[in-house]
Amino acid sequence: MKITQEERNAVYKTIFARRDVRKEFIDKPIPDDVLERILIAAHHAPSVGFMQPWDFIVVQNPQTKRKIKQGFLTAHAEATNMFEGERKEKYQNLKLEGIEEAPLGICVTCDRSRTGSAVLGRTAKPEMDLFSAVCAVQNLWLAARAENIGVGWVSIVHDHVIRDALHIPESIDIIAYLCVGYVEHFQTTPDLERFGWLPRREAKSAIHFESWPNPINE
Ligand SMILES: Cc1cc2c(cc1C)N(C[C@H](O)[C@H](O)[C@H](O)COP(=O)(O)O)c1[nH]c(=O)[nH]c(=O)c1N2
Repeated sequence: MKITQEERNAVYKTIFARRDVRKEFIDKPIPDDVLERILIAAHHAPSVGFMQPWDFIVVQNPQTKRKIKQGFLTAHAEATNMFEGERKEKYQNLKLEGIEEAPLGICVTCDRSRTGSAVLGRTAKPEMDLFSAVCAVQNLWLAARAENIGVGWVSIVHDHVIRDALHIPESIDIIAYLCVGYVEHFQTTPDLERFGWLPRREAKSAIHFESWPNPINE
């Protein structure tokens, strides 16, 4: 099967138009069939040894979201003290989650023992199963964008909060908590760039040939 020029354009358009969404969520339900398409796209991510270590927990209950929001507030307050001066003030003013505004939360987990202890491809690099679950997050993020649905990743929450709220056993790793919903509009520039936290690096400064960039050879 060949990808046509039009389809290729749509893929690149989706990649470049994807944003981390925190405050633009609107109160419009996601139809079941749309949610299913996004989750099935996530489930078709690559995975080490084809172990498919992920699960997706869909969260709608406002009380559950409230617990996770409380966890965010705690972790956010701790984080504030890790920055200093102007940076600290800037950090405090950033909106870094949409846990209660988003109609859905989706928690992505990783069962590291899903297919036994020896996993093809994980033998020399044990973290490969965690990375596989992150690939599922990215598929979800892009599929959602193609459906004009926003996703925001919230990692400023301690695992134990999410574990308690969603009854996740200790044997399962928590990869991501995602806020998911339709949006007013998608920003064209990442919020962290718009609000002066960090700029986007030039793509060419991240791309190298043959070796790690050695300043002597540059
Ligand atoms: C692993 C991981 C974890 C987080 C994020 C991303 C990833 C990959 N991002 C989103 C992040 O800030 C965002 O992707 C970048 O700022 C780039 O913006 P766009 O995603 O291109 O809009 C994120 N954003 C936020 O507001 N709160 C958060 O806790 C996190 N955590």
